Amino acid sequence: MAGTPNRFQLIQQFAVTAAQMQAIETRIFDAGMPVAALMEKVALNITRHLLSILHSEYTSTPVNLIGVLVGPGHNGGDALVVARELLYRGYRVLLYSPFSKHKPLTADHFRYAASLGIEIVEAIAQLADCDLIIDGMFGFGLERPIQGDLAQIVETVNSWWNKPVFSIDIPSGIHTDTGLVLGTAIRATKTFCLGLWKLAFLREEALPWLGTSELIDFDIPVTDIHAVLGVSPDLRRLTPELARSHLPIPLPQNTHKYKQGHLLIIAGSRRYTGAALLSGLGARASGVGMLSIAVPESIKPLLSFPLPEALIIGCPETDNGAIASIADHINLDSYDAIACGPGLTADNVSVIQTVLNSHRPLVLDADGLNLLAKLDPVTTLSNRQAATILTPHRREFKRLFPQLNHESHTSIEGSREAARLTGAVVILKGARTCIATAESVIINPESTPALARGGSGDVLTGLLGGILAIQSRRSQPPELSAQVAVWWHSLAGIVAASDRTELGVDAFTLTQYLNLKQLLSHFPQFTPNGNIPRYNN
Ligand SMILES: NC(=O)C1=CN([C@@H]2O[C@H](COP(=O)(O)OP(=O)(O)OC[C@H]3O[C@@H](n4cnc5c(N)ncnc54)[C@H](O)[C@@H]3O)[C@@H](O)[C@H]2O)[C@H](O)CC1
Ligand SMILES: [K+]
Repeated sequence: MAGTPNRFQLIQQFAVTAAQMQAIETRIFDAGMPVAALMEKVALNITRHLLSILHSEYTSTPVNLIGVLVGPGHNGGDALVVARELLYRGYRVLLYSPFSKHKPLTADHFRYAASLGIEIVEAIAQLADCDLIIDGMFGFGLERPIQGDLAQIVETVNSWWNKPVFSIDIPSGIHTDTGLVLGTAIRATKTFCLGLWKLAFLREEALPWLGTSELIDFDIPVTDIHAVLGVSPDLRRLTPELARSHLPIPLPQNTHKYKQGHLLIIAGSRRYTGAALLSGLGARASGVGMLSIAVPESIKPLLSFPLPEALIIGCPETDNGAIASIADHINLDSYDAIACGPGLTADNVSVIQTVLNSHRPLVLDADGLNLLAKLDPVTTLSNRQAATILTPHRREFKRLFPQLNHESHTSIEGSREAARLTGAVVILKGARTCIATAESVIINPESTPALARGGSGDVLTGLLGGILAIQSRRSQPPELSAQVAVWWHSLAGIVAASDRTELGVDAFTLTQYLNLKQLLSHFPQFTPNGNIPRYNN
């Protein structure tokens, strides 16, 4: 069926620690695959990928002289095989290894490279004229901070700011699991991650060192992956196939607007009218059947024109133009989902208490979260009888859960702990957004700094609320709606940034890129013949 993941798409959902990668590779070796054979296979795949990049992306700045950094372990071994293959294809190659001892297999490759006449230099400075550097110093075997002479070498390579550096498996110096810099690290232009994505690639702290990353498959049997990670790992990467599988299309032929979900957005204030409009536009894009928006009475007229299909409800307001109370005639339990918070202003806790007392799936964002933080989030949410989705960015997250560890590289663990404590779905937004439940975390590996602008969160809240309203009619778990919305929203940002640069994606423009048909057209696996597939439903 269109959209069913092939092997390469399937393995994209996994992310491993160094120990898990080691365990998977041990299974492969124990089953009989010689280490040398695997290294050869991996390095030949790297070479093929590298050559295709040189031929496609480095035509205007030709690469003829390639410097290869060789470490003491098998990362170095990979690099030596790549060096040999580049020599065979006519490149001039220089080898540099600051180590006198190497693992046996790496030492063999080093000896063979020398026997082929590949030049071995004695100092990193001798690579200064290279057109490209390949970083094979450390892979997932990095055990301790890089210091002393080794650190000097890394700093020298990083000082060649206009020279491309391609790292094998992971930039040397980056911790495979935490993504943190151990001492110092290579700032890679591109990283070829080997076999399975390492956890570091899901840590936003590592992004400045990873460069653009590509996964180099080397046919790890899925049975070995499942044997180490489990058949349903509790940490996965959000893939297009996963997100597509949760999209509520095609619709049933005999549906009607009431079956397509009714969302109530509670948002806006005289000070922040735009937030209510942006979340309304996000909800519109979701395909939700009915949309109601509760706003302070005085700003009601501002929303009716741009959102003619929405029912705009005026609420009593405070002197400074915030919602004083939910209008009496609003029955919160008559909606399929509620989204509360954008532009609300955090003056009036009673509004959030009324909303929390409802029995409907609820998205809390922005000032909805800041108001929740004034209550006891853990107790309040644990007692709530319906699904709750929180959408904090890091600062709101810290305000909500001061008891958790908030040092960098803890988003994955922190979001899962918050979900466990509250029973809510926690979307911890950032360059790598985490979608956590008490049982698992899905991380969105794709995003764009173009989304780091006021209002883009309001759009997500509306989009998410709409999907939640549609899917709650289908009894779909709320975390799946969260996955769809996060993927849809970030993809729209990525496409908008590619059309308009990263500076050109204001929140209103973002809403114009939420067209699902256009977004899905970027994935041939979903629309092989350009038509939306029709399934029996
Ligand atoms: N497992 C395999 O056969 C394959 C691995 N692949 C590649 O190999 C690396 C992992 O190899 P490994 O030898 O385990 O680790 P490294 O190459 O990263 O080298 C670590 C090596 O260096 C020593 N060391 C660690 N930290 C430091 C430090 N700060 N200063 C000095 N020395 C340090 C440590 O003792 C080790 O000896 C993997 O990333 C792949 O690139 C193949 O791709 C597949 C087969
Ligand atoms: K490396």
